Amino acid sequence: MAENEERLRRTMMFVPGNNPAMVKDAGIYGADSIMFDLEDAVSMAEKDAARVLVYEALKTQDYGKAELVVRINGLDTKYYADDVKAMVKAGIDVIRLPKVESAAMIQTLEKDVAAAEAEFDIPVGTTHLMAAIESAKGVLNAPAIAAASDRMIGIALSAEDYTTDMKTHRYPDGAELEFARNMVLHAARAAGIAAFDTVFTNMADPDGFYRETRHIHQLGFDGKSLVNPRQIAMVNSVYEPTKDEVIKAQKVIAAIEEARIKGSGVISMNGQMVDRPVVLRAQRVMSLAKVSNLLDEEGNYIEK
Ligand SMILES: CC(=O)SCCNC(=O)CCNC(=O)[C@H](O)C(C)(C)COP(=O)(O)OP(=O)(O)OC[C@H]1O[C@@H](n2cnc3c(N)ncnc32)[C@H](O)[C@@H]1OP(=O)(O)O
Ligand SMILES: O=C([O-])CC(=O)C(=O)O
Ligand SMILES: [Mg+2]
Repeated sequence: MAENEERLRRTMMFVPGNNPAMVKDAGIYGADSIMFDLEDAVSMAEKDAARVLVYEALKTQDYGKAELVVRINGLDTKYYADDVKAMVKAGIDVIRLPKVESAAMIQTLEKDVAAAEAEFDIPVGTTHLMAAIESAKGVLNAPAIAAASDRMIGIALSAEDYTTDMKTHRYPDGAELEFARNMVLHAARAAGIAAFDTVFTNMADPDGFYRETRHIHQLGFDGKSLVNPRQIAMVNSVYEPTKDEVIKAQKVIAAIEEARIKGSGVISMNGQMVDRPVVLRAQRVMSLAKVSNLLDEEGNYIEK
């Protein structure tokens, strides 16, 4: 990945940290981010064994280009401190803290992560953080949470716990999540970090999953937390740009390059003004086209 290229995170797949087969094979499905879970997918009796299993996997398995994330146990649990130490020591890319309700919780995590990095001779600042927003309080404090640390790479809505906190449940049209989705998204964008939509847990309803993914893509989310490898291809298909979008993006980038050579920031293309926001959108389309394998080595669109 080029230095200034944004990391795309369309799919962040939960992998139960107590399941040796799933932990071992997690890299074969092509998720952008693999998220080992030490929290709610793991029973109390298996917490320590799961931590050891994930630690060993991080030290020995090759997960290719995937970003490696771990959802640790919450700040108020007796597992939290051991989780932080073990995951930092293993060299995890990102720690996802569940049930975050305030910026102070992220600052506590940041302090503990920095102490662990110092203890294990890992350069301070290496480990990135993210927060799961799972309650009314978390949603209302999302802007402060998103901006709580330079280590933050994203915030995620966690709708199973959130709808429970709100005394509702999940409906097919998702109306109960609109406020939270918009808060999380705006908080993330204002802080310049990624926004992740929640899991969709009904494997028997692929149409519902597709509808929800199209909706959150339209809102502007970077991607979704997933529970099953079968969900990856569907999310990728929603995020894949169309041929027309790719061709237009290529024209925009070529036009602005020509304008730059002539010393101008704005140019007209087929009567439409092309300026910085249009160029930024075009660059994102090209990043998505590349990761969707739509371009050949010269950057031309590959006809399917
Ligand atoms: C509210 C929350 O906190 S959600 C987050 C916590 N929950 C989780 O982490 C759950 C993760 N997901 C799962 O455990 C499972 O996908 C379930 C229970 C939802 C469905 O299980 P199944 O119906 O058995 O899945 P499915 O038949 O699609 O599995 C196909 C293959 O993918 C593997 N697989 C399924 N889910 C995952 C996963 N999340 N990570 C890695 N591998 C997986 C299976 O092991 C199976 O592999 P195999 O073909 O080599 O045997
Ligand atoms: O982060 C998620 O989407 C899963 C989760 O914990 C929740 O929904 O409560
Ligand atoms: Mg939860």
